[in-house]
This record gives sequence, C-alpha cells and structure tokens, in this order.
Amino acid sequence: MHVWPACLQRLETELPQDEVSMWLKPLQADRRDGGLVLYAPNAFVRDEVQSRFLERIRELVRHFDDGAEVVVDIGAPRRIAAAPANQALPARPAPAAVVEPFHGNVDPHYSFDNFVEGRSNQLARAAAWHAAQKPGERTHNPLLLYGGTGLGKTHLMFAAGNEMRRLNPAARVLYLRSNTFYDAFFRSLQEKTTDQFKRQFQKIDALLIDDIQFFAGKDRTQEEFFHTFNALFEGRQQIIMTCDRYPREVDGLEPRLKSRLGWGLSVAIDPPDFETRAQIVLSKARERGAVLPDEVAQLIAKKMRSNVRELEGAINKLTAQAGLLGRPVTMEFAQETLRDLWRAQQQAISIANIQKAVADYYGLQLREMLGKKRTRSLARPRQVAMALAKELTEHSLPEIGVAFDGRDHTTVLHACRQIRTLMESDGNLHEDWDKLIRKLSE
Ligand SMILES: Nc1ncnc2c1ncn2[C@@H]1O[C@H](COP(=O)(O)OP(=O)(O)OP(=O)(O)O)[C@@H](O)[C@H]1O
Repeated sequence: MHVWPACLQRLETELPQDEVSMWLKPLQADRRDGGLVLYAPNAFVRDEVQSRFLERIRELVRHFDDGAEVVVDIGAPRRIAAAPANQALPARPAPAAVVEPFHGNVDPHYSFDNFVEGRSNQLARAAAWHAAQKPGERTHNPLLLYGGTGLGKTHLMFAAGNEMRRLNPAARVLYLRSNTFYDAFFRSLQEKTTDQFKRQFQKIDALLIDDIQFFAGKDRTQEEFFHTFNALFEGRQQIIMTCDRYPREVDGLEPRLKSRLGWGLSVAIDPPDFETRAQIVLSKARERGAVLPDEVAQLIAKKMRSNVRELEGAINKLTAQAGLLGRPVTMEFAQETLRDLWRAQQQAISIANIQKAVADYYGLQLREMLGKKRTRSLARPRQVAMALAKELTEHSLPEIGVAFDGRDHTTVLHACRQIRTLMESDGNLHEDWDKLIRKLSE
C-alpha cells in the first residue's frame, strides 16, 4: 500500500469527515528525492494543512515509511496536468453567511442604555461610546475590546453600531464574526470573486469584527484581514474589534497584525464586581418583565461570579419557573430553583483548587505557600488564597484555617481584612485578585 493512502485512511478515523474532505482529500501525493510531497490546490489549503495537520501527517509517514520527509507544496504532481490555482478548491458547504453589507445585522436589542456600567467595564463603555460619536477618529480607531467570555464585549460593540446608526441613519455599519469573514473569504477564492469580496469593504462606514482570536494560525485569512484593515484605516472608516485576550498574547497571530491592532485604543473588560452583578441581575429581570426583590438579586450576584451569560442563565431559569408556577420570586423560591446550578458551581471551587491556582499564579510550591515562613513573597499569596477561600466557598473561617496547615480562624479573618484593605490602594493586587477569580470560575 502506498504511504499516502494509508495515512489518509488513518486520518479518516481520527478527524471529522468534513475536515478530511475539505483539507486532506484534495492533496495529491508524489515522490520527490526520496521524500513525500503533498500538493495542495492553492496557498489557502497549503497553509491550513501546514498549520493544523502536518505534524500528525509526519508522524504517520514516519510510521508507515520509516522516516521519509514530508513537505506540502502548491501545484500538482508532474504526471498530472496542473490545474490553474484556485480551480481545484475542495467542495465545501456554503458558509452560514456571506459578507453582504447594509443588511442591518447589528442586533438592535443591545444598547448603551441596557448596558450596566461598573468599575470593570467603565473604560470599555466610554471608549465604545466615543467611537460611536465620532467614528474614524484616530484616538479610538481601531478600537479593540478584550477580555474573557460573556463579559459584554459584543454587547458594547453592537451598542456602538446602533448608536452610530441613531446619530446617522445612513451610516453603513457591518457586523461580522471572524469566522464569517473567514468563510466569506474562502468562498470568494472558490468562486474567484476576491476582488468583489475586497470591494465590499470600501462601501462601509464601520466594521465591527468579533472574536479576532479566531484568526490565529490562519495565515491567508490574516493576510487578507490585514489588507482589509489597512484599507479601512486609511479610509478613516471606524474599526471595532473584540478579542478574548490581549492580542499580543494570542499565539498564531502575525506580529505585524498584532502591532497594527494596537494602533488606536485597546481596552480591557474585567469580570463585574458584586454591585455591578447585582445591578445586571435587576436590569435583566426587568427586561423580562419580572420583579425581583433586591435580596434575591444580591443572592444571585454573590453565588454567580464568573460571567454575565451565566447570570442571565440563572435569571432565565428563575423567571421562567416563577411564571410557570405563578409564584412570586422570594428568597426561598430562588434558593430552591437555583440549587442545582449553585451546587455545580460550588463543586468546581474547592479550597484545594484555590490553593493550587494561587500557588501556580505566583510561581510557588504549594508546600511553601502553606508552610510557616512569613516572608512577604509567601505570606501575601497565602493571605490571598485564604481570602479567596472565604469569598468563593461556603467554608467557615475555622474550616479554612484547618485547610491552611491548621491555622487559627483569627489568622484567616485577619487575612481577609488585610487583602480587602490592600486592594483599595494596590492596583496590582486587585488585578491578581480579579484574574484568579476569573481563572477559578471558568
Ligand atoms: N454590563 C452589562 N450590562 C448588561 N448586560 C451585560 C453586561 N455585560 C454582559 N452583558 C450581557 O451578557 C451576555 C453576554 O455578553 P456578550 O455576548 O457581549 O459577551 P462577550 O464578552 O462578547 O463574550 P464572548 O467572548 O463569549 O463572545 C449578553 O446577553 C449581554 O447583554
């Protein structure tokens, strides 16, 4: 059996069928200088195969053919007449949406009015607001909003788009998910309509592009986005992007693109604090026509801290059940209805998890962090871990003390107070705290 059919057969058992037909079946194998060359129909397929599959293909070829080299190239084996580039693109299901500007795909529901402002998102809100007031101004173009999942990045992006349309109803605002950009670009290659694809962007006033971390490792798409970006930027069209972390931290994004993304204004969104969470609960409940007592909103805000999408899930469950049963939302009703949700959260966060996460975060050995030494570099993380245990679990102070190498409950209490006080003046500590909560609540 030839080596490539054997590899392909194996890959078919390891990968989803559409991946195999999209990327691997179009490859044509040939021998060159004792090695194996896989010919891809175009650069797009070549890049994708190189970045996603080549490592595994090399392993399999080593296995079947004892160490033959593998390269991926564009073109066709010598014995097969070469097809012009782009023609032999693999068949692919039509993408969910193709770029067709001006269809008003900015969801009108999301506005600045129904976005609850707090310390964690104030800057991002202000930046989005300014971008909407004066689209294209150098101070906030491009605007990049980054932060963890479900924290309101897309909400703010839509709010900015809607505000632009409110101020100027003729404004052509296009919202695109990064994967839609990718699909549409791919399709334009397939249909040989890349010029048309590019031209579409000349006609818009603002591009809102969501989740650009998706471009990581997709070299051709990144290159195309880079050109689109440059053209928009030079045309003073507003660009608003979101990313799940600071783009410099995204592996697989090209350095020149990373640098360009930071040209305008980049703003982080952090997880909301307790007060903001409680306000969000009240506001979402109001949107659903339900009246929640403040104490119920506070209870939900205390228990659910990772992201707003989860808060919304809790409110949906609560208001739906109350409507169905015709019961008012009391504390007891909330406790009863959401018990399972909370139990799942609670199980995920134990004192041991917290200790490990804090030790890892500060680069310490767990044993050292829990031990007796009082040097600042150990004592402070130890206090952070104790305070987090109090904040994130239902354990009592004495129980937490026991888990921290048998310390007294007054030591835990002191740690909680000290961390609270220090956070008021120490921005770095506050950041550590937020990051740890985010990590533990994922
Ligand atoms: N401050 C806020 N006020 C009101 N609603 C909020 C707020 N923050 C988030 N939300 C709501 O939480 C939900 C999730 O927000 P959104 O989709 O904007 O998150 P995201 O940051 O874009 O997440 P992802 O990266 O997963 O796409 C939305 O329904 C949004 O309205």
